[in-house]
Amino acid sequence: MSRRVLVGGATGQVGRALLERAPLDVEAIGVGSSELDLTDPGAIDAAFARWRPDQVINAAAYTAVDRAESQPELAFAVNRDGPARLGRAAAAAGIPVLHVSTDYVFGGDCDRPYREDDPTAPNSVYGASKLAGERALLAASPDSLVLRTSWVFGIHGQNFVKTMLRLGVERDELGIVADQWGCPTSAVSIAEALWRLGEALASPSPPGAGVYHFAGAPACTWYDFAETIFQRAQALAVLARVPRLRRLSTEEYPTPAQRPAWSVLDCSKLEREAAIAPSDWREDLESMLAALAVRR
Ligand SMILES: NC(=O)C1=CN([C@@H]2O[C@H](COP(=O)(O)OP(=O)(O)OC[C@H]3O[C@@H](n4cnc5c(N)ncnc54)[C@H](OP(=O)(O)O)[C@@H]3O)[C@@H](O)[C@H]2O)C=CC1
Ligand SMILES: Cc1cn([C@H]2C[C@H](O)[C@@H](COP(=O)(O)OP(=O)(O)O[C@H]3O[C@@H](C)C(=O)[C@@H](O)[C@H]3O)O2)c(=O)[nH]c1=O
Ligand SMILES: [Mg+2]
Repeated sequence: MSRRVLVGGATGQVGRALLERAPLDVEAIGVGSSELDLTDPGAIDAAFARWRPDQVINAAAYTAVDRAESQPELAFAVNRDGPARLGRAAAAAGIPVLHVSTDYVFGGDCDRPYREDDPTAPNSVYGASKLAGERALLAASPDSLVLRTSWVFGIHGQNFVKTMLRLGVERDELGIVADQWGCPTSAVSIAEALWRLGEALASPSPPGAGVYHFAGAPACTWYDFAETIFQRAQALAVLARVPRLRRLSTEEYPTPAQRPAWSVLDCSKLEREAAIAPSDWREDLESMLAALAVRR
């Protein structure tokens, strides 16, 4: 029998990859904010009554990190209150939620990759709202899973790779922050990890509930990431010419939101408990650029 999975955030980067990669034995019902607005108190119950899902994957969120600093109410309404409502509805229906969260829940002052139970200390409104959402979801629905990931990129939607390709055409030189470390992760690899987790959850020996980390390897800085993007974009003829890159410190690139200097995720728990290994972001970047090269 096929599983029916309600996918929230289906118009976003991860959501679109989820729908494209849905396993054959899954009936995926994708909803964007127009079909299921997480800030609308009645919308989740109505969606559950209409679709009667066996599982929910929630990739819906307020993700504008800088804008969140001046819109904290909206960020918390979507990122905290949304998962809280989803958790209550899921608990009432007796089904689990697979929820996506972020490396920005961490403060950035760790001397090794962050593990799931390391202390959180978000330094942005976005990070704080996402942390509150993790807690609210797990409090309402203790059977649920939270997958923290980081630095998402892919063909669909807005992300650092697409920003670099756009700015690379417009400018001769780009300054890129070289003192913030993290793990670029492709939306496709996140979608595959989520589908495998969903399948594992429906199996006779499901992985334990709670928080898991999934991200790409190897860790790098935004500068390193940009350098690889331009090198590979030129090699694959996505860009005819590439800009000069200049290393910046965080102080030299002021933004409304503070980002962690270090948000590298230790993903060994997921590998141990669900046999899902980190993806190689360089391979996934190659696939993304190859797809863009074909489209040109
Ligand atoms: N982007 C990144 O670098 C990272 C993202 N994450 C997390 O991964 C998940 C997916 O992110 P990503 O795919 O990049 O997000 P996007 O910004 O690409 O997409 C966001 C999705 O959320 C939906 N959404 C926004 N507001 C609401 C609302 N009020 N009610 C219902 N749906 C809403 C949007 O719908 P609509 O189009 O209709 O507005 C869209 O489908 C999020 O939980 C995010 O926090 C984690 C780490 C890194
Ligand atoms: C465009 C640009 C950015 N930067 C810096 C700013 C910042 O420190 C870093 C990345 O900028 P972005 O705005 O693309 O990335 P940002 O929005 O911070 O990305 C985050 O999004 C949320 C949703 C997450 O959950 C995180 O994991 C992370 O992916 O690069 C430069 O140094 N030079 C530039 O030209
Ligand atoms: Mg951004």
